[in-house]
Amino acid sequence: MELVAQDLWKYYGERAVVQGVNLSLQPGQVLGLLGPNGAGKTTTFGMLYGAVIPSRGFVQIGAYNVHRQGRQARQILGVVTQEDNLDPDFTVLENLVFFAHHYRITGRPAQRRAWELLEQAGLTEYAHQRVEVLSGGLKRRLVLARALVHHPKIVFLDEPTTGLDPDARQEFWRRISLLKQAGCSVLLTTHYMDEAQRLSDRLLLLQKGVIVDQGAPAELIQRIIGAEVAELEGVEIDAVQSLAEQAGVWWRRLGQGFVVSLPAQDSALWQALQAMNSTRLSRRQANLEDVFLRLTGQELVD
Ligand SMILES: Nc1ncnc2c1ncn2[C@@H]1O[C@H](COP(=O)(O)OP(=O)(O)OP(=O)(O)O)[C@@H](O)[C@H]1O
Repeated sequence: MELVAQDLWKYYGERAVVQGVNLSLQPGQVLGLLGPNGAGKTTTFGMLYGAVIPSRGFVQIGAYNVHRQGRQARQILGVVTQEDNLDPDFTVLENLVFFAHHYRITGRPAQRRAWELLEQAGLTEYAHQRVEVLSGGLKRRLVLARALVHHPKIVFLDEPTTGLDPDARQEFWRRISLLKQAGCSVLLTTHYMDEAQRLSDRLLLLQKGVIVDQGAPAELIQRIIGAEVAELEGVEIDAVQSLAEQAGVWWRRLGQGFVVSLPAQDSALWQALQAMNSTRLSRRQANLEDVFLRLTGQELVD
């Protein structure tokens, strides 16, 4: 099922926090929405699944307009928001069973589906425990399981791994890959570039409510930065600027020092940087953080 959004705008008062977003999500694709805090990811997301009414524009999922035919559209969508919003009065199993009722799945089919999801999520042993005994990572797994109760074709994940430890994040990533293998499309917001790079087939880079660029992660990095960058500290800005300008490459301030793009074939630039007497010099693969810095002048993780 294809999702298409056309010319989405959202105003809060006079302020346009989302400005003319167009996007499409193809079946089986993972689309990442990447941007710093306040870029408008959650608002865009809300408009896509019907929780936020756009000031202008529309969202179509298959044959349904998300805002005019919300009930039909929601049958196709599973949503994991930033808050856990599990019901603390119920057990792990009950949280799934009662959620299934929203989709008119009741009785034995609801029980069967709940046990199936618990098994897939590795939560069977917690079935009869209250949700508050679960760790943050297990709660996130349960929230994802709950969003899948009605076999949605499109799954929305809003910053799904914020606050999780590295192991729990890896585990969550594995589950997203499994969803994709099972033919689901996934829309993901994140401000973690490793997450975006690893999971997304295509990325939309959002800044101040505007999509500033889009593409496959590797394609964006190669097109906008190149293969590698150098990082250096303890040198004068004028010296870096003149060297980069002579070489015709991109450079920026980064933290205490500078980042300079290193074209694949240009060993002369690297040698010149080595000769600069910096207090620290290293080279590494270019990444999405560099892309964001180049496009927006803004660091992604704040
Ligand atoms: N209900 C609201 N009323 C007024 N302003 C809002 C509302 N919701 C969001 N905003 C503002 O819209 C802007 C975009 O917020 P949004 O939550 O969509 O960004 P985000 O990219 O998801 O950020 P984060 O990564 O921090 O979640 C922010 O400046 C926010 O303060």
